[in-house]
Amino acid sequence: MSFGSESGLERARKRRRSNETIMKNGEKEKEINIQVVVRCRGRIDREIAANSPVIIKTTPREIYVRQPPADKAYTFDRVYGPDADQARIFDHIVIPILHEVKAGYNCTLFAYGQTSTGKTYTMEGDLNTIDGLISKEAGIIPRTLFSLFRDLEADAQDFSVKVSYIELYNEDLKDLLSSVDDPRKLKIQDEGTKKGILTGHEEVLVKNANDGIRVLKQGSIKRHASQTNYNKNSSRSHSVFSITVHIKETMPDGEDLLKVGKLNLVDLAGSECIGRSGAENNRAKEAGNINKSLLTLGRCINALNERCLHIPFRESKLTRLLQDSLGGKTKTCIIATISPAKISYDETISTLDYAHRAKNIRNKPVANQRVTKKALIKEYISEIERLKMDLLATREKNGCFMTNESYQALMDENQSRKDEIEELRKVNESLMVQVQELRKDQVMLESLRNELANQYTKMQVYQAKIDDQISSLVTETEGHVNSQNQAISACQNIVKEKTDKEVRCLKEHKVMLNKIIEEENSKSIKMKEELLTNISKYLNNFTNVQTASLKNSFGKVYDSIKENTRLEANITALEGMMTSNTRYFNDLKEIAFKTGQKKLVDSQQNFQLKR
Ligand SMILES: Nc1ncnc2c1ncn2[C@@H]1O[C@H](COP(=O)(O)OP(=O)(O)OP(=O)(O)O)[C@@H](O)[C@H]1O
Repeated sequence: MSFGSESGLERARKRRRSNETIMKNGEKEKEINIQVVVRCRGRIDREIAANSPVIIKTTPREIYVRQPPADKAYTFDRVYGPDADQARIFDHIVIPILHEVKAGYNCTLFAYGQTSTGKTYTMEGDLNTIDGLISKEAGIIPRTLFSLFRDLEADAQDFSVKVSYIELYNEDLKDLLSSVDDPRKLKIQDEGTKKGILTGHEEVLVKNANDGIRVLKQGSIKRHASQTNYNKNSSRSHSVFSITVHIKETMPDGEDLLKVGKLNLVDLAGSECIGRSGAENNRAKEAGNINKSLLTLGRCINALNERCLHIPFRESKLTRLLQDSLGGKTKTCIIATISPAKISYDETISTLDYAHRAKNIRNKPVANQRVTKKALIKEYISEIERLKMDLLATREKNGCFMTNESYQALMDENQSRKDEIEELRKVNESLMVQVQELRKDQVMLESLRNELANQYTKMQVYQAKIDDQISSLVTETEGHVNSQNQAISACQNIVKEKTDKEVRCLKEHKVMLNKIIEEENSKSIKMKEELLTNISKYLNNFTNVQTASLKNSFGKVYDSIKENTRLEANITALEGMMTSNTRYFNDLKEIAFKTGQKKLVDSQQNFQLKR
């Protein structure tokens, strides 16, 4: 979180100075639209298990809901997808609002959406701190408390912070049971047991962020306990955590100035009970689960949107409490939370339509008046003066007289009481109708009770019959079991006898088999010996015959070798003869050659001489 070099207080002072200028110039207070942002979380386990696909696509300012054949598109001041973590939401949305609160404005931040879309996650998130530090999952409230104290301790001379936590649930019942209009007048009660009563803490002074978180935790725990005890539908209650900041500034003339800013952080009930137009739908009606305050909030938004003269703020405790945040002097931001899954399509469209309508509401934020000590004293003095005048008038006229101013105030109060009586009368009427319906229900219940008693008696008779049948069945079954046991033991004896006999036979067989094996062994040894003798005889004969035949063959070979030797000698002699013949032949050839040469020379000489 970064505040830059300029301190928050300086910025606030500047803003105040510019505001004052506007007022001095006599310009009209500036109207601004309610800021509406949308936060779409990722799919949760239940949606993944249901195989429900993602149908939401976001850009920084647009949101598209897939709906074939064409997507539905919405534009908001800002859109956050599943990747936007708690720190980003706080930095973008809340820090600018905190500057306004410190500058003395009243601001309100609503979380609106279907159950389980992340309203409480966004507003509260993880409330645990580790070593005095908030967790990554901490939501807007703990982050606001820490940021506020850090800034005030750094910037402000003197300050005080008060917080309150109130809860509204089951608006219809609450209106009947509670006659208290101002939540600050309420006693702190055990919310877990008091059905439908507006509950909560009066304003408490807190010294640090952890004190503030403690107040929220107490309320939050009770809220969950009461929801579990009273109504399983966790989305039925609204919670409002308010932080009021008093900052004292000393002016250059030494005058002390008190600046007051307030921030309401509202976690609304689940919006699934509300129809698209803010009118109650059939499902909600059937379930008897109409959350009047949310319906009224929807109607107020519609009426403000259409610039109606009458806005039904007074029709529910929530809208009465937040009247100033809608079309009043407060700066307001709505965070609409949605699921990305297809199964939530209807509720998502309903939430986006609702949020889109809220975008058109215009507020005229005005900073709370800074009060000086002098002004406070002056105010008290004039009040005392007025009271003195009333007293004097009363004494002098010896009756009940008062100033015009007091008379007017009394008349206003009287009118307001009359309005309230009228409201109570209407409530009373609807109560009477409900009482009559309850009586009818009671008569029906009585006849049902009698019917049940008859059925119970019949059941008892039937039960006795069944008991008899069961006991005779048990006896019969026992008889069967005994006879079966006897049969089993007889079978066991027979089996034992047969087994013994079989064992005996097997033993005898074993002895016999051993004897046969011995006999067969000795026979085979004898046969083996005879076979060996025969084989050796045969081998001897074979050896003798082979030896004789070999001798014969060797003789023949020897003879042929001898013959060969003789032939070789003859061949050698022949070779000698051939050699001498060859030599003789060569000599003859040479003589012939020489004789031929001489004849050729002579003939050549003869030829030349003739020429
Ligand atoms: N932006 C987010 N990121 C991660 N988890 C989220 C986010 N938003 C919601 N969740 C988870 O979704 C679940 C439902 O959220 P949560 O209880 O805040 O819904 P809700 O709108 O306050 O419901 P209800 O109306 O019943 O009180 C919780 O488990 C919460 O942790």
